[in-house]
Amino acid sequence: MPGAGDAPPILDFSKFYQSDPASKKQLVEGVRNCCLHNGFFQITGHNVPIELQNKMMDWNKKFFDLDLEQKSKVNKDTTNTWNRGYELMKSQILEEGTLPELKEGYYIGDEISKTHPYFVNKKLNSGPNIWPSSDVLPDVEDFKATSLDYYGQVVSLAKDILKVLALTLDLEEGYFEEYASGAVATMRLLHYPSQPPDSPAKLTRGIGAHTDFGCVTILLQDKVAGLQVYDYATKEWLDVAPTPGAFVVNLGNLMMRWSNDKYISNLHRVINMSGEERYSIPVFFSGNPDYVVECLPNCAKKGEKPKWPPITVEQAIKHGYADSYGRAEKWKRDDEAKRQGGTVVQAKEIADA
Ligand SMILES: O=C(O)CCC(=O)C(=O)O
Ligand SMILES: [Fe+2]
Repeated sequence: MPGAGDAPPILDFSKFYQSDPASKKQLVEGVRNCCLHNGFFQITGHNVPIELQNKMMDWNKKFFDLDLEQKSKVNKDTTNTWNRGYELMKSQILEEGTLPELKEGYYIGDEISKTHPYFVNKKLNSGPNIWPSSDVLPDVEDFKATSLDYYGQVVSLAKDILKVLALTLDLEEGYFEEYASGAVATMRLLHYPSQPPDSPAKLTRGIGAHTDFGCVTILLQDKVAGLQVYDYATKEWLDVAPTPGAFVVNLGNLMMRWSNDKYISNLHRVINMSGEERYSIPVFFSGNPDYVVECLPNCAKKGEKPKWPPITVEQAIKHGYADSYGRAEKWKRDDEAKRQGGTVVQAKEIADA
């Protein structure tokens, strides 16, 4: 059982697929403890083949190896409004007061056509993917096929994890089925360059301390470490060591709210001081955008009013996005204003101040 100061444990998810009730119960207990403790665990024994994980990670590297000019042709901010495509380095500040983040991204989701009701009604992150053209990436068909296969398999794993989460709350295994049908999920390929040795340590982040906005996140890490989870009991940052074949699973704000804050959506961050390039692939499972989330059974004490009013999945998640991008935009505007005024404040000066 995880305790104060313990890094997220590795749980064997194959127990969910086996018929032995005792080992399934053991898995459910392990997951419940993690949800109550810091909302993070790793899983092995899932059904996503390691070959597919590796192939997806190879594509992640190949995509970011393209020139900036080539990647900019699929820039999410200039090609669409539904959050697909390339995100420039330094586009986000998730931790207030730190510098724009040393990471670049590429967003992929379900291939939603322009006639689909989700696109027509401008639902959360819903529309066609934005793929590079074949003159930029000659093997783009394989990139597409691998990404969509990987995405589909991880989304299906998310639905199995939801079944286990239902059991951790003493609910029917199928409790989350309605919420999970027609679900929106977004996958993001991420590349974190190693931070320069002279960068201000207190202010430099690959991704600043944040909690995820959705219900559950399933993350694949490459071999380079850098992900850390906050431990409230010891006030320490714990490393989540990359484990071959394992997925890191964490709960997001939506699940915390839904469980009346019984389960934890925990702070985490990435700092890459390894001297090597780091790559990762989170898949954020948001759920059906129209589903109304209100306090789950067994989560409020008898006679006690739930802490949060009902909210749709879409409303809950959109709030979170607006904040983080707003901060990076403001930082850039302020920085530009300082330059115009002739005083360029170096990051190091800020750190030393
Ligand atoms: O890259 C990682 O390991 C973590 C990424 C993450 O926390 C996020 O994208 O929300
Ligand atoms: Fe995150």
